[in-house]
Amino acid sequence: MAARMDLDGRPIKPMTICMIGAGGFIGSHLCEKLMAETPHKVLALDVYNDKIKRLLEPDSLPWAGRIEFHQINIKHDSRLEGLVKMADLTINLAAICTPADYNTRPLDTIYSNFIDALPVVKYCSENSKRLIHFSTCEVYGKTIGSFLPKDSPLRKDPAYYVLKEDTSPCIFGSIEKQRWSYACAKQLIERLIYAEGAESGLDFTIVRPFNWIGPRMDFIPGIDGPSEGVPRVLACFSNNLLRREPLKLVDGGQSQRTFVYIKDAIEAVLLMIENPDRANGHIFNVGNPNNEVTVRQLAEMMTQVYTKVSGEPMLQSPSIDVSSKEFYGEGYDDSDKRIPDMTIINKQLGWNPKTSLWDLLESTLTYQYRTYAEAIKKSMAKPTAS
Ligand SMILES: NC(=O)c1ccc[n+]([C@@H]2O[C@H](COP(=O)([O-])OP(=O)(O)OC[C@H]3O[C@@H](n4cnc5c(N)ncnc54)[C@H](O)[C@@H]3O)[C@@H](O)[C@H]2O)c1
Ligand SMILES: O=c1ccn([C@@H]2O[C@H](COP(=O)(O)OP(=O)(O)O[C@H]3OC[C@](O)(CO)[C@H]3O)[C@@H](O)[C@H]2O)c(=O)[nH]1
Repeated sequence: MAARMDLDGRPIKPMTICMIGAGGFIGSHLCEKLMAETPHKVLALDVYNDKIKRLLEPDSLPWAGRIEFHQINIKHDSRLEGLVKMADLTINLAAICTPADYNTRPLDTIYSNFIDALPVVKYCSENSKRLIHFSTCEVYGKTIGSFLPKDSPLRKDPAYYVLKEDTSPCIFGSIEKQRWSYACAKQLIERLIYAEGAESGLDFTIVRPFNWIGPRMDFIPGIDGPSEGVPRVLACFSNNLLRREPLKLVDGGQSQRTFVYIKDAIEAVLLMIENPDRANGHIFNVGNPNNEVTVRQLAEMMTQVYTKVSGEPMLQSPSIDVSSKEFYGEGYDDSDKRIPDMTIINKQLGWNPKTSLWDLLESTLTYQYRTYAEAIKKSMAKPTAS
């Protein structure tokens, strides 16, 4: 493998990375990238490893010996500190991060996103180890614009909705709107990490992902996850399409999101890993401001793309409206609009996303169809117990 250079033309030394939550959606893509394109070693920590099994099994693969899986629940495992100490860099991805859990399991959500992350920050700080911590775009909450009258011309002014790391406020709903338990826990851990940087000299980078999507995201209920489970929107809509049932639009599908392809976003993370001088001390939005749609438009687009990749005809009524109370239960609330400002990541790392929403949906739904269509057909053909 040719020597890798950083953005300032210096050779990059191979490093050991302690990746917590390596078995999840983002972790699996990051492990894959690090194995295929870099000489770095990964200590992969997670409770599960199904999504990275392919990287772990065959001893003959070029990266054999560079990835080591440790089955660890960071809530209670004394091996954590030793693994952080063994590494040059810790990346913490571990979290409960599916909205269906925020209002129904608020305690687990707060513990997972704040309490369980505390020892990781402490071990990095005490041992002078670099930390890349995964936060979320949800820390911005709602836009300032959403509080303006519906017909206000100011709603069209980017100053009222584009989300900037260093100036935008964090606007959450009231306490009984438990949806915000996740965002609030993420915000507090961001503040703690920032304070460790300011008071104890911790070298940190905080990542705020804006709806990264692609293959291996979450699970398909009843196939590789619980039948009653509610994953994030990509997997919900994929599940509906695969089962030939209407896509459920929560509260009319009016909320807006910007979606970025996981492979583009992973490029940004690799730049952070390999350019510590440019990434340390920064909070980065990582998203694609050009891929904005309402959830209703996303449903329409996914339906069209799925029809193309599966060859199956479209349903007569491809979507239905459901209330958020019916779908998520009491205490749900929503972010109205999420457009990332890209100034900081552009300036520090020169990163820009490349993939259009149509293209990323085409490759993702091709993967979903190839991976799940047969299993779904079989499960639907099975007689149900009466
Ligand atoms: N995917 C996105 O678009 C997105 C958006 C915003 C924020 N994030 C953040 O990025 C991170 C990763 O997200 P993801 O989409 O890969 O989610 P994911 O659920 O696929 O991955 C999280 C992984 O962490 C593991 N984990 C959770 N608790 C653990 C514990 N106590 N001990 C060990 N492992 C544990 C899970 O088993 C899972 O494999 C999360 O912190 C999430 O809040 C992701
Ligand atoms: O079947 C469905 C499922 C969801 N919706 C609506 O889609 C919007 C997006 O939902 P989702 O991707 O599940 O989650 P959010 O974008 O709201 O939150 C995530 O953003 C980042 C992260 O931190 C981690 O991924 C997480 O909190 C939303 O409006 C749903 O109501 C639907 O209509 N139908």
